[in-house]
Amino acid sequence: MSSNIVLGANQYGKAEVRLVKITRDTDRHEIEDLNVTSQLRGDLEAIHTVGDNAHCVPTDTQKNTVYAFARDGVGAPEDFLLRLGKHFVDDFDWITGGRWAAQKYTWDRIVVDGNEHDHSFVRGGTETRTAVLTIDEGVPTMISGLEDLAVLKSTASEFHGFPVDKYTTLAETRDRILATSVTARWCYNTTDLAFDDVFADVRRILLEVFATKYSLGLQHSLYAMGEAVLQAHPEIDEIRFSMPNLHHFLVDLTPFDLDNPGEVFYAADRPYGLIEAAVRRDDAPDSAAAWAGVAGFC
Ligand SMILES: O=c1[nH]c(=O)c2[nH]c(=O)[nH]c2[nH]1
Repeated sequence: MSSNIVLGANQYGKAEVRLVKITRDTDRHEIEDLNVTSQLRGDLEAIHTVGDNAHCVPTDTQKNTVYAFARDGVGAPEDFLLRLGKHFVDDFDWITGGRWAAQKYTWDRIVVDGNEHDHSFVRGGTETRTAVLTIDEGVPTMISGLEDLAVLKSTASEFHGFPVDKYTTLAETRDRILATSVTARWCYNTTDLAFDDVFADVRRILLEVFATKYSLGLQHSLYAMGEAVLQAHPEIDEIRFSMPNLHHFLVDLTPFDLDNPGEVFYAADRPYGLIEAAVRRDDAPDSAAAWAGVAGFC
């Protein structure tokens, strides 16, 4: 028995191009801080099989294109990725698609004497905004999201009713801290959107529902957050979450003759529960190919 050996799925490009764009038309500067990845797909066979680089737009060129495009402004990361993707697919006949991804870091203005400073900024925590554009046979699919949005509520969270076997030691609780670091990604059914506005509203909904939904488990909170996003945004077909349950254990203060009515906790860093789920419209078209380019979800 003999088999042919062939090239399988492939893509290539420059990963993690760190881009900082300062807009300085006035004394009040703006900062945009991104990490951009560009990967091309198409007729790339000869590059691999015989070392013919006629179709090999260098990864260095892809990096340069990111910086050159930024000279005209970045804007919503999704719009920047759409510009990049369109450029590579339109300008090189053999490029039929690809994957373009961005993380955007948050900077806030430093406040001096009650006033926001014009050109000094402070990193706004760990949260990053994300976008992944996949173009497949000319069809763009955008998956936006956020990573590491750390949230905590100090009550209005219970966990009970779970099965008990001989290994169960967890006590039921009617009042606990619920803390997580939300990573969420959502898939749009169009790319004709005011991406900044939608992002801000999805983020608002995630925070509001986490805060106000009386939680019977992190899974319960997650689903409510996803459901609310889909109810408010018909342009979103599916939202996926990866949420660690960041456990806070009540410290036993009885050795010190002290009570502890839910006030002093040990914040464990590991292990942590890891809750992952997708919330989707049951009639949405299959977007598995676009999700395949987004790591880290079930
Ligand atoms: O919200 C929770 N979900 C779980 O699945 C779980 N499991 C656990 O031990 N604690 C919790 N909390």
